[in-house]
Amino acid sequence: MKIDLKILDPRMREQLPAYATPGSAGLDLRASLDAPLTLAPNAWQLVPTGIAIYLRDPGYAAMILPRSGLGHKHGIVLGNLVGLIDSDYQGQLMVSAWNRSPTPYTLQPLERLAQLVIVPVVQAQFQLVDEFPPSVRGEGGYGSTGTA
Ligand SMILES: O=c1ccn([C@H]2C[C@H](O)[C@@H](COP(=O)(O)OP(=O)(O)OP(=O)(O)O)O2)c(=O)[nH]1
Ligand SMILES: [Mg+2]
Repeated sequence: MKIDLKILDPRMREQLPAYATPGSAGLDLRASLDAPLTLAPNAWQLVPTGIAIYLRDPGYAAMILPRSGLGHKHGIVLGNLVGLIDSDYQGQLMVSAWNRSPTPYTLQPLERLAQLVIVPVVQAQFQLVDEFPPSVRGEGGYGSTGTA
């Protein structure tokens, strides 16, 4: 699948998001920073990525997710937990970098700080009803199927 991509930070021309392995689901996004950025414990900052994408087709969206190494080892996750990129968004991809750890972390310029996953989307219409046909689950949830 081809997606329109605009380069906003010329350094990204050599560092386009790419799948690291043939089976990768995520494209790493880099920090478009001019200088290192230190995130104090529990601080968060909107970090530009230097690129914009235009998915165009409402049958797709993109999600920004944390990288497991940064998230698990250094506590760098996302201030919005998950970023959802609409198919009609044309602005710069931004990453809300949140240091949820008790230790400061310094993001380096061009460091890969999050990943982008392109996903299919279904846009639903609602059909108003008074009753649902019965299902096995019904209204059960919140552990209703037990723990064993
Ligand atoms: O981590 C993110 C999340 C969102 N966006 C961009 C793309 C997305 O299409 C747009 C709007 O995001 P969202 O709908 O989640 O934010 P909102 O607070 O509902 O803003 P809006 O009223 O503009 O929809 O912001 C990012 O660049 N990074
Ligand atoms: Mg919105």
